[in-house]
Amino acid sequence: MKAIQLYYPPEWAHCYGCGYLNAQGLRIETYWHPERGESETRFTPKPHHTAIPGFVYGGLLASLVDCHSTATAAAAKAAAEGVSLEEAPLRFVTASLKVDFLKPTPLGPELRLVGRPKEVKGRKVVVETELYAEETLTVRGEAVLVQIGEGFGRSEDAPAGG
Ligand SMILES: CCCCCCCCCCCCCC(=O)SCCNC(=O)CCNC(=O)[C@H](O)C(C)(C)COP(=O)(O)OP(=O)(O)OC[C@H]1O[C@@H](n2cnc3c(N)ncnc32)[C@H](O)[C@@H]1OP(=O)(O)O
Repeated sequence: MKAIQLYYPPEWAHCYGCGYLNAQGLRIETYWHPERGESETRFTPKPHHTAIPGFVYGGLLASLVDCHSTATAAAAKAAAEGVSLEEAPLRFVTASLKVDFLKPTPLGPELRLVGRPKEVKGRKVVVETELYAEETLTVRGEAVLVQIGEGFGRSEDAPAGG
């Protein structure tokens, strides 16, 4: 299976969290499981991602939820429209990001994020995420992602092709 981010065209692959062309970035990879209607990202923080010794920095956890949600939105929208990411790469940016830190996240184990699209409507997708350290749920996130066009940040921001 190919990670959702690997479908991003090179000009959209510089994101600090998920761009495969950002050598100093996190380069997370998210996989879509159509049979479950869920996405999954796995990431092992490094020692310098410390908040308090032994625990992961919350800003990193928010970044993981952010980029995991962006990719989940692209896959969920493609699934809803019955298109493949290969034929129709869909660009989503984060409009809103809410992160609840339920418990301290231990530094060391691989983290697992599970994403579920809660709403797919027009250009908007709402994604709920749960982040687990081993079997413990430590973070819950909800993000609103909005589909953009190729001219994001310039004058044109409507999605290409409607
Ligand atoms: C697969 C290939 C992919 C290729 C590349 C992938 C790129 C990967 C990059 C990785 C990136 C990684 C992640 C990053 O770091 S992304 C970087 C951080 N994010 C940004 O810089 C985004 C800045 N914001 C904007 O540009 C605009 O505000 C956007 C484009 C987001 C919306 O402005 P626009 O004028 O276009 O929107 P609209 O008014 O028509 O609203 C549309 C819908 O959205 C709803 N809404 C809007 N805002 C909010 C809000 N705050 N809360 C809740 N809902 C909100 C709104 O109610 C409406 O819904 P509905 O009323 O119809 O139900």
